[in-house]
Amino acid sequence: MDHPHIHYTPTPLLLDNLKTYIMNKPLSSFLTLCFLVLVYHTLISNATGRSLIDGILLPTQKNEQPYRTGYHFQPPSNWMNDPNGPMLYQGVYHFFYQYNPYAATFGTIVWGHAVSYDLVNWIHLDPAIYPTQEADINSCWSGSATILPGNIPAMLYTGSDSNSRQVQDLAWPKNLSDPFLREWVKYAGNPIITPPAGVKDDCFRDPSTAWLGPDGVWRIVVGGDRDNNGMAFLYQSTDFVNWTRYEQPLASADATGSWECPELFPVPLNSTNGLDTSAYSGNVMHVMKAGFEGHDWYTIGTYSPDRENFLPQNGLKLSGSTLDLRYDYGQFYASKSFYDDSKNRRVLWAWVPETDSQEDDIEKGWAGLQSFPRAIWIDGSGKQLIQWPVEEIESLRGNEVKLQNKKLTSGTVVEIQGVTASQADVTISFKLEDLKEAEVLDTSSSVDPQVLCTERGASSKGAFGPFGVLAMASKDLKEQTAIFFRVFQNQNGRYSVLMCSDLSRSTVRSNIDTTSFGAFVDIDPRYNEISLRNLIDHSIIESFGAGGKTCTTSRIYPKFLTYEDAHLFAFNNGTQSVKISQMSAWSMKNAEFVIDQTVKSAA
Ligand SMILES: OC[C@H]1O[C@@](CO)(OC[C@@]2(OC[C@@]3(O[C@H]4O[C@H](CO)[C@@H](O)[C@H](O)[C@H]4O)O[C@H](CO)[C@@H](O)[C@@H]3O)O[C@H](CO)[C@@H](O)[C@@H]2O)[C@@H](O)[C@@H]1O
Repeated sequence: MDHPHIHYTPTPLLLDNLKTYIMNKPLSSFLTLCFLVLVYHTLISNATGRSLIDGILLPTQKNEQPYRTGYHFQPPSNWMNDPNGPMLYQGVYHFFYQYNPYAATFGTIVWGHAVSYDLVNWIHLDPAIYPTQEADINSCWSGSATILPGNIPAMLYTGSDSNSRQVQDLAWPKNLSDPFLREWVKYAGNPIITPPAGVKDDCFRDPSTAWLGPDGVWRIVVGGDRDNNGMAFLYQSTDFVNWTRYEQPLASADATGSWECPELFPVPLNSTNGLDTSAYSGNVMHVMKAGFEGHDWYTIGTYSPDRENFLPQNGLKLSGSTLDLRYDYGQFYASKSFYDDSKNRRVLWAWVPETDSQEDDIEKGWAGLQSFPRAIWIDGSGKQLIQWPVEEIESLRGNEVKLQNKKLTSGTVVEIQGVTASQADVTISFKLEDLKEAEVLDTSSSVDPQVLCTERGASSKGAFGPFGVLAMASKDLKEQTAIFFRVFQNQNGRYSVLMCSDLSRSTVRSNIDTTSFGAFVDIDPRYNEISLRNLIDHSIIESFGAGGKTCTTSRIYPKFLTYEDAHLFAFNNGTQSVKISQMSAWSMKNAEFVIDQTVKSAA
């Protein structure tokens, strides 16, 4: 198969700033422009070996591409879905992803590949794994990396074979002394695992990172289902090539449909650190995660390699109906994590799909984003995970705008000026007092937070709340995405905090999915301030409530096209006053996305 053609597209923000500058100051801008062009040309040429002229001529700039991101990972063009095989090898982060190099729609999938030294700035390489064998001739679907003894990365992935059967395949790097691991070799005996009896050929995929038990046996889970009951099939191997299925799946749940991208990994208690997937000791819990019904679900429990079982804590069953733990309550799917031993942390990635139409995607020439990498650890309570953007993101922060002890009385909307509202990192904390006026919510029967957020959006006045931020808002507020909180008390006087992403007014365009998201945040508003962080990046907002206890990721497509027209506000639409105890907002610089000089397809 030929390598796909990759176009170089320069970062949109810089070019647009240049344009505006020239228009406003035509005379004095000439010399500045020459200087900037020279600097930019030198930088880009050095980084990519390609000329800026190529970039200027490409018809992909801002007004035509208002939804491309500044610092969220995306390939230069075409379709991207799941993250695959993230890992650190010889000081280089590797990121692979499901990629259709020929169209902005799902199709024959290859493994796109990019590398980074900091998880922020990326070098695009040629696709690493693409259909060549009968065992993957229809597509190379999702899979995971395992670093074998001797520091040898091995990649397990799903091949869609010549009969569209889902089988598991093995590949490894051709040249271990190349830190970029540009070339990959497949095991000639692929497939190494085929669907078990009773499992449909198209319901068996996505091998996990392997873990090594104390008995020296490797284990993986593979997603699938039997009779629509989702499960994580467990396989064992002593040589990484020959795999035997263990009789019992490691986890399962009724009527969920096929499980996708299952993962099992350890988390140390009372620590923000991560652990290698094979780590196993007394002070460790395990996370079992699977994708189904369009969401990534997880539960925390105890894994025993001796008994070869996983027991969810509190006896909860892993199922969409009985367990409401989700990584993210918005657009966030097919996630994959890896252990970063350079910083002793576990890092999580996920596919953030488009919510516009397929026609829009074809017109844009691309579809799919990745969440910004998140560090992930277990909360002090042991009941849930915490997620937080990796600290390296702070290298992109520009000027900081601060606000302290600002009272927001009922109906206040205050603009946060001085930041690039379309590309920002905003943290804000709210302090509430005298909560006895909080709205009463009957919790005697179960309450669906997403329904609550839909029924009581940002314009629905409560007592304490809605209060929060209006992001990617037009000046006249006709377009706005509200990320907000609302505090309730129940019939027994217990308080609960609801976090919502209200997308109902995120765009005046039609054919966009503007479903709102929401979830409860496990904090007591009597004793805790309520914090919110938003990573805003053109068409994506990643929201982290209460330091990463509750997360919602939204895709937004406002119609206003000039991103200098984007505005950011804090608001309080409750009858009760709230206080912003602290707010910091930063304009975010563009991350660097360059194409490696060796990429054959761009030559
Ligand atoms: O790339 C294959 C790998 O991706 C996974 C997990 O994302 O399987 C995705 C799957 O379908 C992709 C497809 O959309 C459908 O599934 C999505 C997520 O599961 C849903 O969000 C979407 O609503 C579904 O339509 O994406 C295309 C457009 O959205 C659509 O044409 C696809 O069906 O790929 C498999 C083959 O299509 C299908 O069985 C999966 O659901 C992972 O499991 C794969 O390894």
